[in-house]
Amino acid sequence: MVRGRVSRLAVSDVRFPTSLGGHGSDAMHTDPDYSAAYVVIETDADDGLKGYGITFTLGKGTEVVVCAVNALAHHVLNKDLRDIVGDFRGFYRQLTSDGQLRWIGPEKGVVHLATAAVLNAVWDLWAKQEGKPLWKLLVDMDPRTLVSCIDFRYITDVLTEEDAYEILQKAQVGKKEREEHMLTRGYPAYTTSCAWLGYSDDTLKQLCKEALRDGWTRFKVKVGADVQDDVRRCRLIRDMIGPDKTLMMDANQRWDVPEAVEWMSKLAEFKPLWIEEPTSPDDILGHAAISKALVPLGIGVATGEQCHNRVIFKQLLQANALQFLQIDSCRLGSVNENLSVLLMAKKFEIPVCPHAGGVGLCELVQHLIIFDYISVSASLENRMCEYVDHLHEHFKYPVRIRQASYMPPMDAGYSTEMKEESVKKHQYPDGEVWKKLLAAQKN
Ligand SMILES: C[C@H](O)[C@@H](O)CC(=O)C(=O)O
Ligand SMILES: [Mg+2]
Repeated sequence: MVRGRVSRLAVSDVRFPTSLGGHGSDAMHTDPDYSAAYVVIETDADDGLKGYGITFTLGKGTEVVVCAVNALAHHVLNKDLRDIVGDFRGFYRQLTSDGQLRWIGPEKGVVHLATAAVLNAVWDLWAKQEGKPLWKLLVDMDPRTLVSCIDFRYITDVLTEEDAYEILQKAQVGKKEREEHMLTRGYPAYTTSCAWLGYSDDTLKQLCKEALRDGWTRFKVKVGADVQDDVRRCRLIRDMIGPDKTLMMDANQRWDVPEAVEWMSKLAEFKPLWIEEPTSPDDILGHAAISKALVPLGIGVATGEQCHNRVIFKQLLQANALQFLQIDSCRLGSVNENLSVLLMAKKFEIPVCPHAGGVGLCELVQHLIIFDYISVSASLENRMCEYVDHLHEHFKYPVRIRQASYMPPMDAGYSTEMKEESVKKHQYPDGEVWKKLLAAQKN
């Protein structure tokens, strides 16, 4: 039973100095410090449960998101949790329609990242109060309640509430078997950990060797800064993994449209399944043009980790601009908006292959994709979820990978809670880790 009035909301700026090792580096983000605006909400209920929410950021951006969370806090404070989840669509709309804050969005950028952090905390608390992992809360929810969490504004030309309900109703068939499948086999994953752009060839080789030994069969390599370098690195990785394993490439928005097509024709010999974020995430028609041009080369286009909201996804789908759709648990407005995108992808029969990695993104998005398989898509064809092997040790309920698959989390909540000690040490700028690093920089 949902209970309690929200009595406190706290937000911290938590950063990990990943840039020191080149972890997470790509053609556009050469020095990422994986970070999170970390939200904790408490209620006056006497169960002692708290909701934890994050949104993923890269170092400096975190302080701006923290400000935006504080600006949104009054929408949550003193609210009864029953009223929030009892009209979740209304609450989502209240947060995203704040008459003053929406001017610096709407439903995009910093203010939307902050919305995600707050709502992720609410979903975590709801799942905890129900005593279920979030994926199971969603799987067990009746379709009418599920659709009542979604704001359909701006997408009814593609997906109405009735369409969504029908999709969910249809997928009731075989749900039990699919849940069993997840519990025994898990959700297939791919790894991005071997080939960040800042890694040397030796590191790349060593990490590839270890990943193959651990049973990974799908790999992603960063490209886009220098074509000769890309050819060398892609050859190296293809030689290591052999012709039959799956390879994806990620340019992180580096190219213009014609440049993307030309560049990818030079990398086609390495047989990538997809090129991810070839150009600006806002360029829907550009993605469509690249998709069309790459069909003869057998390369798909993947995008989504920087798609602002459901409207951009709607148009990407309408324009045949992507072959793989990458939801992100923190970029979109939490579970609520992700549900609408999963349902639109189902309607267009486009496979969802979520963006993960970062700090905590694997922990969160596994819930959404496991739910998607059981209750929406009912398919594993051409589908896999990203995995990155960083920073899991800071989470109270870290992901469990077995045979290159995500095993469903079993603890109640959204797996968002970080270890208290980790948060304390990595707070910026006063945590122990940053005090030392900043002092060293001064000397
Ligand atoms: C800056 C991030 O590490 C980014 O490179 C992640 C990404 O594109 C991915 O995981 O995909
Ligand atoms: Mg990417």
